[in-house]
Amino acid sequence: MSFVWDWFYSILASLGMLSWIVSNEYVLQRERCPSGLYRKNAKILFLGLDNAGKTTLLRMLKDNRTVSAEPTIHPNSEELIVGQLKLRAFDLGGHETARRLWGDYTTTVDAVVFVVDAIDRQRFPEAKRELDNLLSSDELRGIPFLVLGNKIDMPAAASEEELKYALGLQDTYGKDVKELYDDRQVACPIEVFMCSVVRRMGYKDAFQWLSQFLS
Ligand SMILES: Nc1nc2c(ncn2[C@@H]2O[C@H](COP(=O)(O)OP(=O)(O)OP(=O)(O)O)[C@@H](O)[C@H]2O)c(=O)[nH]1
Ligand SMILES: [Mg+2]
Repeated sequence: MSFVWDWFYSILASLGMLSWIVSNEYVLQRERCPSGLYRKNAKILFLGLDNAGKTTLLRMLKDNRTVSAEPTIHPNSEELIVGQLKLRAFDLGGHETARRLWGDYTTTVDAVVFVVDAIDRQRFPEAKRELDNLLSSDELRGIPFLVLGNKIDMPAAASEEELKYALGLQDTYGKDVKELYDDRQVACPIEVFMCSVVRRMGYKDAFQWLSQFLS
């Protein structure tokens, strides 16, 4: 019988239909996969101060390229496939006036990605204030927070320890937030990853960490 299949496939291939069938079957398998592949259409918010790199991250995840982004005034939303996740990401402006819109987007959220410019030490206290506000919001209670310390391609960037300390994500004994969550001293899963979006470094591991809470 196999020669019949070989003959049938060679006809399909010559008509250019084989790749179409294979790719569509692959898509269907991905949608159906019981292991969680593409199962969740999670809603995630990209938040953080202006100039942190949120829109750059969104464009990189969507198109795998950097674009020169203007400061975001109106929220952008994109469907993203990141690793095994299908996400609906909302990139909100971080400028003080744009931050007023954040509250309109915090219902039924599955995760927050909070981006911090790791070079801009002067603004760490402001970033901490905004992060603390979000962490204490009732609507966001219990949902995972991924904190990205961005721009580590720059020599002046803060280290992970410095950033964690500045954001209050380490207790006075140096226990980090993951351990604090395990001890249930903080209310949600939260982890800090250092990255450089423009150099495509660090954020893949970060989304891998996040995926355990979303699939
Ligand atoms: N060196 C460096 N610069 C970066 C990186 N990611 C983003 N930038 C730059 O940081 C600046 C701000 O990036 P945006 O993505 O517009 O920042 P944003 O958080 O969306 O800012 P708002 O829309 O104003 O809230 C841009 O000039 C980016 O090119 C990075 O990994 N390294
Ligand atoms: Mg932006």
